Amino acid sequence: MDPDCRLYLITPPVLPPRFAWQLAQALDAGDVASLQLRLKDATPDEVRRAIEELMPIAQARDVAFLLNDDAALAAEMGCDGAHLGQSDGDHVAARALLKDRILGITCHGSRHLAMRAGEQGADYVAFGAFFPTATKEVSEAAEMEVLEWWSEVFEVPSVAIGGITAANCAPLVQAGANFLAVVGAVWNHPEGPAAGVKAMNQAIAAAGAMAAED
Ligand SMILES: Cc1ncc(COP(=O)(O)OP(=O)(O)O)c(N)n1
Ligand SMILES: Cc1ncsc1CCOP(=O)(O)O
Ligand SMILES: [Mg+2]
Repeated sequence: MDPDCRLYLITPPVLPPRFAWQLAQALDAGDVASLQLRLKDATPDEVRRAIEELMPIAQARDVAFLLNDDAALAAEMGCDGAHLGQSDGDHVAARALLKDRILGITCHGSRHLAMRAGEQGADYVAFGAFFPTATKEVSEAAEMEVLEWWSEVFEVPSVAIGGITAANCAPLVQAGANFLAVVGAVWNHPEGPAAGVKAMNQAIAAAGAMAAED
């Protein structure tokens, strides 16, 4: 169990009007370690404009700003790092390009992919999907055991992703996830994104406290 497990926020797939304002509200509501810009259907120009608008909001609050899928653009635009999947280019080249910036790599539920990512210099390995999600069509699932095994054997932090909510996150925290990555739990929270961040923060803290008592 990581007593300091933290929230890793990912943007909605399509940014709604006034998203910058919503983002500031969400980040001001509690503890968020990092923000990933994930716009799968946007043009390169739209992604650049989103980076210019949103990155200062995150960085002003000490929230690391990561770009999904594109290490070269992340480095060019001065992002804090990039998140790459298994089909998002050469991870070794991305490591070199990003230098001291953060590189995160999707490892699905695979111990093999995670060990390879670690050898390639990933700053974190991402496991998932742990639960059904409406945000993305996923074909790969992960089991809690991979988090336990990873945290017992390796120092590189792990991120858990996929359908995570305040109601179901406790086993992930207790299994050793260092970060919980969420989209819907924050942006689709019935009382708004700020309430979503607070609910996730409370659930993570409660799970950590329960584990500490055991
Ligand atoms: C923190 C985090 N983990 C996993 C993913 C998924 O990345 P990928 O497999 O490349 O899929 P897309 O996000 O590109 O659809 C992620 N983005 N972030
Ligand atoms: C990008 C991604 N990769 C695996 S699941 C997922 C979506 C996570 O979104 P949510 O937190 O809404 O399930
Ligand atoms: Mg990707």
